[in-house]
Amino acid sequence: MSVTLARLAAVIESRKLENGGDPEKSYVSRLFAKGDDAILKKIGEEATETVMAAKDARVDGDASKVLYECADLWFHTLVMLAQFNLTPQQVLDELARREGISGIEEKAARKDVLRDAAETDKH
Ligand SMILES: N=c1c2ncn([C@@H]3O[C@H](COP(=O)(O)OP(=O)(O)OP(=O)(O)O)[C@@H](O)[C@H]3O)c2ncn1[C@@H]1O[C@H](COP(=O)(O)O)[C@@H](O)[C@H]1O
Repeated sequence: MSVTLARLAAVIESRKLENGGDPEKSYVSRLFAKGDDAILKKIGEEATETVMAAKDARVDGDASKVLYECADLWFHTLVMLAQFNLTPQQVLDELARREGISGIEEKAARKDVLRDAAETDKH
C-alpha cells in the first residue's frame, strides 16, 4: 500500500474517540463524534464537488481542481472505511482481485448467475 495512504489511515484510526481522539482539536475526531450520517453526508458532498470540478475542467481545460476535490473525496472515504472498521488495504485487495477481469465480462457473468437463479426458482 502507498506509504501516504497507510500513514493517513493510521492517523485516522488514532482519531477515534476510543483511541483518545479529541473532537475539540481534530476534524476527524469531530466527524467520528457526529457519526455515520455526517461522514456519509461529507462523502456525498465531496463526490458532487468532484463531478462539478471535472465538468468545469471540461470547459476551461484546468484539471487541477479535480485533483483537489478527489483528495477530499478519498480522505472522507478513508474516514468512512475506518468508521466501519475496514482498511484501505482491503479495498486495494479487492481491486487486485479484479485485475484482468473485464467489467463487460464480469457484468455478463452476473446476468448469467441471476438468470440461472431465476430458472432454479421456476423448478
Ligand atoms: N487530509 C485531510 C483532509 N482533507 C480535507 N480535510 C478537511 O475536510 C474538510 C472538508 O470540508 P469542505 O471542503 O467541505 O469545507 P467545509 O465547508 O469547511 O467543511 P464542513 O464545515 O462541512 O466540515 C475541511 O475541514 C478540510 O480541512 C482534511 N482534514 C484532515 N486531513 C488529514 O487528516 C489528518 C488528521 O486531521 P485532524 O484529525 O483534523 O488532526 C491531517 O493531518 C491530514 O493528514
